Amino acid sequence: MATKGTINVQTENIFPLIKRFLYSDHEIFLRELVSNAVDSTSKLKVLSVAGEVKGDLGDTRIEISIDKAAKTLTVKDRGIGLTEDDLEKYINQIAFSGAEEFVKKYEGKEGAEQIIGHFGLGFYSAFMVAEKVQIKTLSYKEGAQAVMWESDGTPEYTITPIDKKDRGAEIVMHIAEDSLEFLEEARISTLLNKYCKFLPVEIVFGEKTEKIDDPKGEKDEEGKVKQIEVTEPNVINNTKPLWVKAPADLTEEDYKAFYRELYPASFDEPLFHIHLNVDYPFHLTGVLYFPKIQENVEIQKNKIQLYSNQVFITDSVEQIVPEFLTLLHGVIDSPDIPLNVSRSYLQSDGNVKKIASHITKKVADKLQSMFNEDRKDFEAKWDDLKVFVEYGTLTDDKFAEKAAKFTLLKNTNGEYFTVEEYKEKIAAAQTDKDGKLVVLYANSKDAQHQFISNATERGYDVLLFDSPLTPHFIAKLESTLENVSFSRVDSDTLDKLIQKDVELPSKLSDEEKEKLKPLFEEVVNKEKFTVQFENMSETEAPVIITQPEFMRRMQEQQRMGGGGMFGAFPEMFNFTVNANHPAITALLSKKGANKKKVAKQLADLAMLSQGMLKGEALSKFINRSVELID
Ligand SMILES: Nc1ncnc2c1ncn2[C@@H]1O[C@H](COP(=O)(O)OP(=O)(O)OP(=O)(O)O)[C@@H](O)[C@H]1O
Repeated sequence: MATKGTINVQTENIFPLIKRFLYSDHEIFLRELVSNAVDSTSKLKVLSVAGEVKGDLGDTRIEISIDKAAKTLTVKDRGIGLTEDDLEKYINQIAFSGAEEFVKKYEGKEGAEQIIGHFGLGFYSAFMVAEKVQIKTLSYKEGAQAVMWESDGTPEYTITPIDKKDRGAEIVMHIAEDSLEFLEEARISTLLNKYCKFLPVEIVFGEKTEKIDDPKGEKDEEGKVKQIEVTEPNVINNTKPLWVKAPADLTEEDYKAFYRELYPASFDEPLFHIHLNVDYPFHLTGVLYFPKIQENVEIQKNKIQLYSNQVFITDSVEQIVPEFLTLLHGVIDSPDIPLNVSRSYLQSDGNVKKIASHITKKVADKLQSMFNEDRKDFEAKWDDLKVFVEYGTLTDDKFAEKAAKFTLLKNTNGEYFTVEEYKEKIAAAQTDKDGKLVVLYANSKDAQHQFISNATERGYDVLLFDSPLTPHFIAKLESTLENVSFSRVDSDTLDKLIQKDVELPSKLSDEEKEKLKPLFEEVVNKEKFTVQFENMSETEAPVIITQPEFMRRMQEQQRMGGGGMFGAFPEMFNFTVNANHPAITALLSKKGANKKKVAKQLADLAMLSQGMLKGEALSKFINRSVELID
C-alpha cells in the first residue's frame, strides 16, 4: 500500500528554487549523489566489521548508468539502504530541511555559486536536473521491506512497497528537458572524472574492453601469446590515491606516476614533492609538488586540488593556502576545512589559518632540509625554485624569515651563494668609501655583457637577477640588509657605482672638456642624454651610456602597475665620455665634418653596446663604419 505525504515546507516551495538555483553549478548534483552512495557503502562496511551486518557483503561497487530511452540517470549503491521510516526521517525531514535552510541562506546572495559548488544541497540537488526522482531501496536490516520513494519536484511524495532483491539504494533521476546533457555518456564521464576520481569505493560507469594475454596461453604464428579481448566493468576511480598511503611505502616513481595521474596534460616532471600528514590539531593529508615554474606564473595557478575525504571540492584554493603556495601543484585533503561557509569567512576560520601556516612551515622546512642535505643538488634546482622562493619571501613574513637561510644568489659565473656568504665574498672589493657594500647585478648576461666584463676585470662580482620579481625582491633585500645597496651594473660608470677615495687624474683639461661637450650634444638627443665627462681608465670604453638605478626602478615599477603618482616617467640616460680614452684625446685635433662623424661613431658604439641602436640609426651606423674602413 502506498503512503502519500507532503513534505513540511516551512516558507515557500523550494523545488523551483533548487531548479533555478545556480545554473552553472548544476553538475554538482552528481557528486552529491555519488558521495551519499559512498557514505552508505562505508557505513555498511563499518557495521559489518562491528558484526551488525552478518555474512559476506558481496559486490559493493557503485554503478552509474544512463537509460537514454527512459531518459533516466541512475546512481546505484549496495550500501545500507533505507527503510520506509528512514526515508521519512532522512529524506523527508532532515535532508529536506537541510536543503531548505541552505537555499534560504544563499538565495540571491552574491558569491552563492561558489558556495554551492563547494558545499552542495545534498540529496535534493538531484532536482536541479531531474523532473522526477525515485529512490528504490532495500535496507540492510533483517526482514526489511523494499520501498520506493518518489517525488516530482513538488513537496508531495509517495512511498510504495516494491520488489527489490539487492540491498542498497538506487536513485533514479528522470532528467528534465533542459538538462538532457546529463544523459550523454561523455558528459557524465567527465563529471565522474572531475569529482569522483579518488573516491574510496569503486565506481563503475559502463564497460571497457581490454586486450589481455590469452589465459590458455595459445600462441599466434609468430609464437607470441595470443591477445584476447575481454569486456569488464569500467571502474572510473582510484580508491587508494597516493596521499592516503604511508610515505614509507612509496617510491619516487610512485610520486611521479601520481603526478601524471593528476595532470595527464603536463609534460614536465615535478622537481620534488612534500607529503603532508597531520592528525593534530586538524586532519590534513596531501601531496604537494614543486613544478618547474613557467615564465607565465598565472597559468601555473589553480593546480592544487582540494578534497574532503577524497571527494573533490575545488581547484581554487586561494583562500585556503597563502597565495605564493598556489604556484605548487598537488592535492590537499581535509575534512576540517569548512565547506559550508562563504569564501571570505574561510580566511578567518581558525582551522584554515592553522592549515595555511602549517603548509607554509612544511614547505620552508622541506627546502631547508634539501639545502642542508645536498647543496649541489639544491643549487641545480635553484633556477626553477627561485621565483617561488622570491614570491614567498615577498608575500609571507613567516616564510621570508625561514627562506633567508636558503635563498641563493647566483652570479654571472654561475656560482651560488647564500646572502651571508655573498656579503663576505665581496666585502673587500665592493665596500665604498663610506663603508657601504655595493652589490652589482645584471638582468641579462648578453644585454649587459660589456658592463659585466668591465666590472669583473676590476675584480668586482656581478649577480644575475633575471626573474620577473627582481625589482621587488631587490627592494626587499635592501630593506632587510643593513648598509647594503644594489645597483645594476649598467646604471653608472664603475667609479661612480662603487666610489673609492682614489681619483684618476684627467688627461683633458676643463677647457678641452667644454670644447668637446657641444660636439657630443649635437650628435645625441639632448633631452634624453646628459653628456658628462669622467676620468676613467684607458682600457674602459670611450663613451658609456648608463641609466641611473633609481630612474630604471621607477620605470620598472610603473610597468608593473605601481608608482603612478609620477605620471609617465621620461626615459633618461647618462652619456659619459671617458676623459682618459685615447680616442677622445684624438678627437680634439680632428677638424670639420670628420670630427663630427667620429663623435657620432663613438656615440653610436655606446648605443650599440646598450642594445639601443635600431632601425635607421643602425643602418646609418653600418654605412658610416664601412666608409671609415676606407
Ligand atoms: N544512497 C543512500 N543510501 C542510504 N542513505 C542515504 C543515501 N542517500 C542519502 N541518504 C540518507 O539521507 C540523508 C540526507 O542526505 P543528504 O545528501 O541530503 O545529506 P547528507 O549526506 O547527510 O549531508 P551533505 O549535505 O553532506 O550531503 C543522509 O544523511 C543519509 O542518511
